[in-house]
Amino acid sequence: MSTQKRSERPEKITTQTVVEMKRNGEKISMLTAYDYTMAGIIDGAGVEVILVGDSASNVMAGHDTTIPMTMDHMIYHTSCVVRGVERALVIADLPFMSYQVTAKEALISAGRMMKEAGAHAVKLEGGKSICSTVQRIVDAGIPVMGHLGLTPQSIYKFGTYKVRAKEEQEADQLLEDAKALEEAGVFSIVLEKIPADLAKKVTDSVSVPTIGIGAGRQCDGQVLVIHDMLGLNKDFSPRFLRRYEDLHSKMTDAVTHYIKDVKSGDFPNVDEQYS
Ligand SMILES: Nc1nc(=O)c2c([nH]1)NC[C@@H]1CN(c3ccc(C(=O)N[C@@H](CCC(=O)O)C(=O)O)cc3)CN21
Ligand SMILES: CC(C)C(=O)C(=O)O
Ligand SMILES: [Mg+2]
Repeated sequence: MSTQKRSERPEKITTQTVVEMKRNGEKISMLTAYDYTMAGIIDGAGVEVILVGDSASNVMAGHDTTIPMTMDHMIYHTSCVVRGVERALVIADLPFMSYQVTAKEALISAGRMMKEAGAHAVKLEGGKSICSTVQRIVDAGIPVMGHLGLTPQSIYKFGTYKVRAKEEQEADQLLEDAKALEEAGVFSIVLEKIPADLAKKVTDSVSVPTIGIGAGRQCDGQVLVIHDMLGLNKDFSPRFLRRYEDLHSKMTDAVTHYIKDVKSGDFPNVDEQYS
């Protein structure tokens, strides 16, 4: 039985809301969603920010990486989520190769996410090299969230999902990237799988909120993939993941029970049929 209450803020969450939350020292909760039903549950529980992650490539489509995700699939998932949400800020990941080639293509992709899917903001991966693109999108009136550290769309460049920016030079670069993103106009930055001390330094150095995943407790907010935190994924167990449920076992038990009842003739009973 869920006893979780909506947080005190009844009104719609905006990008300004999350920036204010950082200023007030109020932590920001963010989770992913990819469909209408899940988005409705997460929004109803009171999460401030819902990310339609390109991790849909993994958890929805069964790919090993986020590379195959397309604009059309992201627009489909985002439109489903938007229909399920009343209050949360809905951010959509721009998928691999929808924003890297030219700023013009990036702006077209971001615009489609707003117009065709109803997203409230977009997220893209990268530091200084993507800042002129970020500026173009923000200038067009579309809020942008940055993403630094472990950037899964660059997995073939790095080769591993190991913790990033452990070396001083890479850490300094990441801090510069965060400042450059703020300068370019992002309203928030995801920090993925970097040392907690570096995440704190970045968080103290920018005025926009940092949202961590595997980046320690000093970030302004936290994000997890919903399937991971509900325990739907048996084969994904990084150190940063806290499982709040074991839905894989619970769902397996429910389905097993159903099979048993069908086979034994227990389901349906007389109350579950029509005369
Ligand atoms: N289900 C899911 N959850 C996520 O958090 C997620 C996705 N998919 N897909 C896109 C990216 C990829 N992410 C990842 C991927 C791997 C690790 C990771 O820690 N992997 C290994 C360690 C690998 C290594 O050390 O080389 C692990 O411990 O599971 C972390 C985040 C985060 N995102
Ligand atoms: C892990 C989060 C930050 C993400 O980018 C995704 O779900 O795609
Ligand atoms: Mg992503």
